[in-house]
Amino acid sequence: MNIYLIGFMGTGKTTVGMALAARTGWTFIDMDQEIARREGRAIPDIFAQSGEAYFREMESDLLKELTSLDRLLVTTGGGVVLRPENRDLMKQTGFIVSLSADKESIKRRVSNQTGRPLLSGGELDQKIDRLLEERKGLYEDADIQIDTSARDVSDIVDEILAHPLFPAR
Ligand SMILES: Nc1ncnc2c1ncn2[C@@H]1O[C@H](COP(=O)(O)OP(=O)(O)O)[C@@H](O)[C@H]1O
Ligand SMILES: O=C(O)C1=C[C@@H](OP(=O)(O)O)[C@@H](O)[C@H](O)C1
Ligand SMILES: [Mg+2]
Repeated sequence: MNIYLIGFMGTGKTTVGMALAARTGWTFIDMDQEIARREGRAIPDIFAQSGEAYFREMESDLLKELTSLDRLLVTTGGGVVLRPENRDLMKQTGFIVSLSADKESIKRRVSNQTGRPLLSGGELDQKIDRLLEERKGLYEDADIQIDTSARDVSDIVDEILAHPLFPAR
């Protein structure tokens, strides 16, 4: 059994997941960090040099690998839910926490960071709108759903830990 954090870019998956791993003692794996490590290049370079399709293959392959392990706290990339087989795999092998945030929070958070190729260059507002529309409904199939807008990370972690079915307490 693993724990998977899903959600759109900037909803706080990586940040909340790290804190949650520290509280539970489960092994933290951020899928983007793991893919970048294995590839020896950053996510934007993978997208620019090899394309999104290549990244999606890496992502699905890694997820498959992780599903055969146990007690992992996995933070996914926002696009992992695009493939139905990825959604099925997570559902079959873990407890799913879905994070969301309002658009202003997402914008503010992603503006403070680089490294998200799907949001780089051009009008940020339109890019977020288009992706949110494309992915509508894909983050809803989860054991817990939390809106992280205007909330402290420690607060969010406490709420997850307090869930009656949370597997790592
Ligand atoms: N609850 C929160 N409140 C304020 N800022 C946050 C919160 N969660 C994450 N952040 C910030 O937002 C940015 C994106 O967070 P990150 O964890 O990388 O999101 P994701 O992995 O979902 O894309 C980071 O700069 C992080 O520090
Ligand atoms: O939503 C997406 O398609 C992506 C989200 C990113 O992860 P975060 O959600 O952690 O930013 C990363 O996997 C890649 O840039 C693609
Ligand atoms: Mg992340």
